[in-house]
Amino acid sequence: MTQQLPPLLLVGCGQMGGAMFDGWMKEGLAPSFIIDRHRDSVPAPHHLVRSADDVPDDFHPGMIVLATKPQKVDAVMAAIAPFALRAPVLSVLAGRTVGGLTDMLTDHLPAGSPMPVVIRAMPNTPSSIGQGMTVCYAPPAATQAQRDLCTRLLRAIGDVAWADREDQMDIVTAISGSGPAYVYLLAELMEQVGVAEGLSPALARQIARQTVAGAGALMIRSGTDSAILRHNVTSPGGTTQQALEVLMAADAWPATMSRALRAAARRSRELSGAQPVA
Ligand SMILES: NC(=O)c1ccc[n+]([C@@H]2O[C@H](COP(=O)([O-])OP(=O)(O)OC[C@H]3O[C@@H](n4cnc5c(N)ncnc54)[C@H](OP(=O)(O)O)[C@@H]3O)[C@@H](O)[C@H]2O)c1
Ligand code: PRO
Repeated sequence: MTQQLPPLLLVGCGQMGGAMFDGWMKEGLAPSFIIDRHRDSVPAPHHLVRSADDVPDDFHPGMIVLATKPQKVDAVMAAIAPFALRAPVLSVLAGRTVGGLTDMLTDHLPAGSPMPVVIRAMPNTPSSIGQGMTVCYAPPAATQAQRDLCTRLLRAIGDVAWADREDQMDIVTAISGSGPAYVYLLAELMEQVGVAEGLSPALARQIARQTVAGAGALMIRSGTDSAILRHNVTSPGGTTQQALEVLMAADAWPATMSRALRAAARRSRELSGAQPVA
């Protein structure tokens, strides 16, 4: 039998916090406290509270998971700080740096307190079904046991990798954090064209969704390079080649993806708080 995951203090249980929580519950999570003001309930044995101030002082989490919007994290730091002396903080916030978050926590701790340990992670929403991709970054102050705990928690909801440098988290966020949105957009657009070209909405939806899902599953199950899988679909002089000539033109997808991912990475850097955040 696999060991239960340690109790968590999950701060923010919206799209991403909720996706991780769903994944962790399926794997077996020790009784945890979930802070969120929109959820109606959480399944037993977990506890839902509306504010960080409502977490009992004697709760000893194995990990504190920060999953508010980056712009809203300031409001919870005072109440979270005492718990950060008992357990490492795992932040999934886009942009917010280890140094920035550590300073915010330290500001709410008595002088002379030990330095809280903050580890960053960038997960994505397929975590809710155990198919997530999370990249982590830990500062030198984090112990191997703390890194191992992060890996264990995040492996329970998908694949895990570690970045060597914190600045790599910006492009990671652009690729795997935001990436599911690009894939869903592809499905949406294929569906729209299908309908525009005369398919019923139901058929257009079915073929767009199953094509995205099947292509992704084949890529993972076969382990084959995506370029080879693309080549396998492309008959010389056939239909795919015509479409790819449009998509692969230098000013089409190569330029568009580059611009899109760089824009997302730039926003991640802005969200660090180093520059004004809109
Ligand atoms: N969504 C993704 O795909 C994804 C992927 C990777 C990382 N992330 C990161 O995950 C974080 C959360 O994103 P999200 O999309 O999950 O946002 P979200 O859906 O807005 O979830 C955040 C939740 O936290 C609640 N919350 C915030 N401050 C609170 C407080 N002081 N007390 C109680 N509840 C509070 C929010 O309520 P209010 O709305 O009332 O504030 C909301 O329910 C972000 O930092 C983002 O960068 C998201
Ligand atoms: N969702 C968050 C955002 O859009 C971070 C990655 C995915 O900012």
